[in-house]
Amino acid sequence: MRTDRANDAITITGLTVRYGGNTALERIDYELAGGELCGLIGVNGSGKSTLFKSIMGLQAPSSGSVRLFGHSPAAARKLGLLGYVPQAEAVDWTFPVSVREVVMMGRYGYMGRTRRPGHADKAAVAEALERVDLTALAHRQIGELSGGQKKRAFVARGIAQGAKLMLLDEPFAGVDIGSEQLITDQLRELNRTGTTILISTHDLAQVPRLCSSALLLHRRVLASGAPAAVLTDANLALTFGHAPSETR
Ligand SMILES: Nc1ncnc2c1ncn2[C@@H]1O[C@H](COP(=O)(O)OP(=O)(O)OP(=O)(O)O)[C@@H](O)[C@H]1O
Repeated sequence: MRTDRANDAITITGLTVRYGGNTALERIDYELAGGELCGLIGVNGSGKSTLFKSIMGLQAPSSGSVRLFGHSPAAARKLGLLGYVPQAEAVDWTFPVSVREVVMMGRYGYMGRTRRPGHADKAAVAEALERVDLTALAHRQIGELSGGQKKRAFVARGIAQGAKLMLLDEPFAGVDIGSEQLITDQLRELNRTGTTILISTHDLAQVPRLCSSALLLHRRVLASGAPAAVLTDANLALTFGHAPSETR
């Protein structure tokens, strides 16, 4: 039985994404109910980043559709519903902005055209910085932070924004144990207070500990649902038995 679409944070129907002759995602049907914290698992090249970009509206589908809380991705972004923590490689770290300014970007949707932060914006940024323990580094250029601190800055941006759906593309890659703990604590807290979260990770052991659902991907959805039902030996063999895409 299909889930109640009115309650869906993400509804993906028949999504196919091709890069030239290479099919990265093929006929994806997937629904994520509001309030879930879902772990996305797949080998390198299985289409995880493409899925995130499609959800963000940064990658046009070849066919099919993505709806977020009933909106198109572009509309959902405009409404400030989406927070995105991209893979480290996808960010230009030389961009001359401070950590505080990165977090303040989460408030742009509240500011109007002048982008002059008001009292509420400054307070939200200060609180978000505090929650990820970056207050002392707020003045630093973003590229001067460690890998884990950079991830925490992006998580803080999502917190300051009050995003209803947070997408995190491998937030634990190259991150030390302290940052990982801080990020997981914040994700749990955000989820507890109503934020729906989709997080890609290579750390299989973490999924049952952190997530309420799991999604196994290899160009197509291999399995999705409760972690215990999804993370079976047979499904994992299917997920990791695939060689990384040869076109990569
Ligand atoms: N801009 C692009 N142009 C052409 N092919 C691309 C492009 N981006 C991704 N691909 C291809 O699409 C497939 C899926 O890539 P994607 O980056 O979505 O996978 P991934 O699961 O996120 O991989 P990783 O875990 O290594 O980040 C791969 O075969 C990749 O080579």
